[in-house]
Amino acid sequence: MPTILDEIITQKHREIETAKRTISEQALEARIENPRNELPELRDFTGQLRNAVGIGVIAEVKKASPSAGLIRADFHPQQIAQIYTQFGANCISVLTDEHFFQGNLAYLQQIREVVSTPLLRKDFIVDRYQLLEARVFGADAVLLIAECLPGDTLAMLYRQARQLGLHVLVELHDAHEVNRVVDTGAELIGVNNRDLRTFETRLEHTLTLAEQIPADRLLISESGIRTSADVMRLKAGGSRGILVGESLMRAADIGQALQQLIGPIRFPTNDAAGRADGDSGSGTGIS
Ligand SMILES: O=C(O)c1ccccc1NCC(=O)[C@H](O)[C@H](O)COP(=O)(O)O
Repeated sequence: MPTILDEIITQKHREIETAKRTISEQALEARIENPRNELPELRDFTGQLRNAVGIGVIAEVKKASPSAGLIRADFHPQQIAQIYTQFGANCISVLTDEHFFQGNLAYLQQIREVVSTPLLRKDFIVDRYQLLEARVFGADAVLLIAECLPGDTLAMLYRQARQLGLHVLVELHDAHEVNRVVDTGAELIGVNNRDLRTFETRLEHTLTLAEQIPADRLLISESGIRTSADVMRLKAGGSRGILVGESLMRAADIGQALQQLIGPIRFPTNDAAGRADGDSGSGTGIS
């Protein structure tokens, strides 16, 4: 029986074929290569995480998901991105999948207009065409998921993304994928705590795999992160960054939720309440 991941990948291939008929791969390449087209400059997604205080935070703009259904009805991507930036996110992950996550490629452009925080295109990338789209629509980085990219495809798409200047977060869940992911040379390695086939989420998963990730890479723990105790545990277990979506998107006050999540790690000796990058008080955004 096909898993949700199989369904997503089948749907992706369909969408890519349709998209290619609307704008060809050559047309996207021409936009990237033509110096007069003034594509937005690429921002240092990896550097933001490498140099983060305490732990790097990738905060996700996520309206819905296959595991949770609709997460946030009151969904304003630009406003959410501004709050994430104001309350200390180092990077922002933007779900661009429409069919399963109610995302949109256009959110990248819209968010770029209002924040300078580096952006990740969060999607199920299976074809170079999607990398070209990511670059044209203003992403600084892309996600590559080992379980979606068998054999040499992972390394090939990694190289193609880097040739376009995009930063790459290479993600795995299954322990047997560690070597293939490390061999890509990726500095950013994500361990997804969610089994994308069953939706079960266990933070212990990152802690178990952490020792297999070389020390010169940045381990990013993804999914199911809800409390500052979770973040402290992951940091103590070797994570240099976290990717968080649902727990922030479900919060009545997104800014306050982000502050509570990372405050104790960023400001361990002070009262975390009311402290965030460039901010000294309340007024925590959407509620
Ligand atoms: O979130 C899902 O239900 C899901 C289902 C199938 C494939 C991928 C899925 N999520 C992608 C992610 O891994 C998360 O969006 C990301 O790591 C943030 O996780 P969370 O904080 O639990 O929203």
